[in-house]
Amino acid sequence: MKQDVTIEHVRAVAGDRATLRFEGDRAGIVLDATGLSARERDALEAAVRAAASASWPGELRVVVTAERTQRRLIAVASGKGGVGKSTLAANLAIGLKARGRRVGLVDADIYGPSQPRLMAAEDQRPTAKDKVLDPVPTPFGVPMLSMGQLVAPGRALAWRGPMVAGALTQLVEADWGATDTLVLDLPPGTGDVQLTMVQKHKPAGAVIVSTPQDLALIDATRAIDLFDKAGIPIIGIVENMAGYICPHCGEVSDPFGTGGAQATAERLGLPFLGRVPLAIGIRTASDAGQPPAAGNGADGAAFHAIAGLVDDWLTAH
Ligand SMILES: Nc1ncnc2c1ncn2[C@@H]1O[C@H](COP(=O)(O)OP(=O)(O)OP(=O)(O)O)[C@@H](O)[C@H]1O
Repeated sequence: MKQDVTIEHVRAVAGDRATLRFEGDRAGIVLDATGLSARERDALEAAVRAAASASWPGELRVVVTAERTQRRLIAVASGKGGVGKSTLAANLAIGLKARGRRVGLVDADIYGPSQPRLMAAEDQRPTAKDKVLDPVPTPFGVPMLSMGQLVAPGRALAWRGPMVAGALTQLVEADWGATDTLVLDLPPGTGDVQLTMVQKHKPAGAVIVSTPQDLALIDATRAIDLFDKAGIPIIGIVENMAGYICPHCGEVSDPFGTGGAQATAERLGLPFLGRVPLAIGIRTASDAGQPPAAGNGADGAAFHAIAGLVDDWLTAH
């Protein structure tokens, strides 16, 4: 009799996720928490305990299990700094989320972690449970973790080698819950940190961002080399700051040239993912924590087109 009431109470809060077994005065409940975030899992367990103990006077055991989510990393990299890698990573994450993927964002850029500002999460600090970090939510449905949230401003530069690698691992191996796609904003360049990251965490693929100038493209080629050596496929190359759209007259000019990244992609036999124009709107929106891909404006279109191609690549691989 008591058993029926307990089953009913537990089912009311946990539905099919709960399996109940009774033996004498002992009740055992197995909860399937597959696909839930850490917070949701804890809330469910607490609700089930409360529901069961209200009607079950005997011993109560609750075990929570979960299937491991298959999670893939996409590295966003550039040969040099300031080419718009972080901007692309943030908007790519939002674009993939809009296509139905469960996306998280890791800001591994130790030299200039900018994702908290781009993703409007500057006031958020991650908490940790058993030394495992809990990503912070953002207004765009993309949870994130940033090196910028782990260290005091200005101190990141003093970090070196193994310390950095350890901190980055903490970000990647945080409690990402149901996240199936993790966009990784790598530091610019091709040093040890990048190499360790790539070797240790084996991204499924890499997106390379470059501006159209020759020098940036030479550096981008080095970044491509780094992934090639580690056996990581290149999803494609993005040309950023290509063509300046005058906010007054709409005329398009090319301060940095145009087409260089596409030509480089063709030369290397790699896919070209698209061109993002140099537009003041992209910079002001990014600085204000409003990534263009999260709005309906024209500035978001180029990012969504790129996200579409990356989404197709993920489906095909
Ligand atoms: N297409 C664009 N149009 C206008 N401004 C842009 C564009 N892309 C990026 N920016 C601006 O350029 C600056 C550098 O961009 P971002 O921080 O994304 O580059 P990064 O390659 O990640 O640099 P870092 O090496 O410092 O991490 C930012 O102020 C950003 O808003």
